[in-house]
Amino acid sequence: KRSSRMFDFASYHTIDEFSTGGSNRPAIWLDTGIHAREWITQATGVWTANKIAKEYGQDPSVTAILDSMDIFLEIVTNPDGFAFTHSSNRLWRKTRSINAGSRCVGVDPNRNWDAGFGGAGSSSNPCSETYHGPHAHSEREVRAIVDFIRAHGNVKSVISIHSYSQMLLFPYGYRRAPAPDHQEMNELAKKAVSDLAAVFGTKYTYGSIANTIYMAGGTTIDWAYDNGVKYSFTLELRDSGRYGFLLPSSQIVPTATETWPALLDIMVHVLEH
Ligand SMILES: O=C(NO)N[C@H](Cc1ccccc1)C(=O)O
Ligand SMILES: [Zn+2]
Repeated sequence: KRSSRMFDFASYHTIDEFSTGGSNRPAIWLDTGIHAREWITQATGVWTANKIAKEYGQDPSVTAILDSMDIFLEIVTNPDGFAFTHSSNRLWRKTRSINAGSRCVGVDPNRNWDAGFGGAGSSSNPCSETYHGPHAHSEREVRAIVDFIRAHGNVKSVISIHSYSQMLLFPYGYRRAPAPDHQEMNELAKKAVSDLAAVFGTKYTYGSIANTIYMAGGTTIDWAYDNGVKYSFTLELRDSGRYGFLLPSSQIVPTATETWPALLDIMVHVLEH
């Protein structure tokens, strides 16, 4: 089995040589950085991409996962917003789209999805940090993922990574009633946060969005869940408020390292179910 260690970077290769094979395999979607200011998430995404590449052919779970499924990882999911946090406003959250009739810029990409769109926990005010946008999937950053997941047709899990609060969340945000798969997701979340805490003792809470944090209409994982993606989760990474979005870079590797076992628990569960 090939791993990144054995790959001949000095030769030209075909697509088949790069992929572990197959087409339209069951897939896991991971996104980081959909909220621009949550820099720990893009950094964790880069670390996780490297980890997956390194562990293929070494770690039995990673090897089993990639031998039968594909992992799609979008790291800079809100590029215009991310660039803006570097150039102008470190705390920018939204997209950078122009809102007709308003001086205020941007739509909240975690309120723009067609699931409870425009409902409680989202705002119709373009100047709000949780502005849902003029219509569902108005944002190209969101539309691109919607189109990909619909066209792929075999995505089994969506994990949308945010910061901060140290939580593992699952649907629903647009309604308080438990999701049909609440029990299974709750137990998986419990195991995942326990394995995360085992690394450095970082404590996460877990549960449905509405019951754990607040009501929120139009979120990524509610749309995924309502469109057939059973294993849909949001991770809220470090910290719990001391540094918030301005988490020191010294915590990047520790955060990514402790998050890995939780991600692996979810991916293994998807593989086994
Ligand atoms: O902004 C963040 N975290 O960065 N998350 C909060 C809470 C949340 C997370 C997941 C789904 C819905 C709501 C938000 O208002 O979007
Ligand atoms: Zn966020």
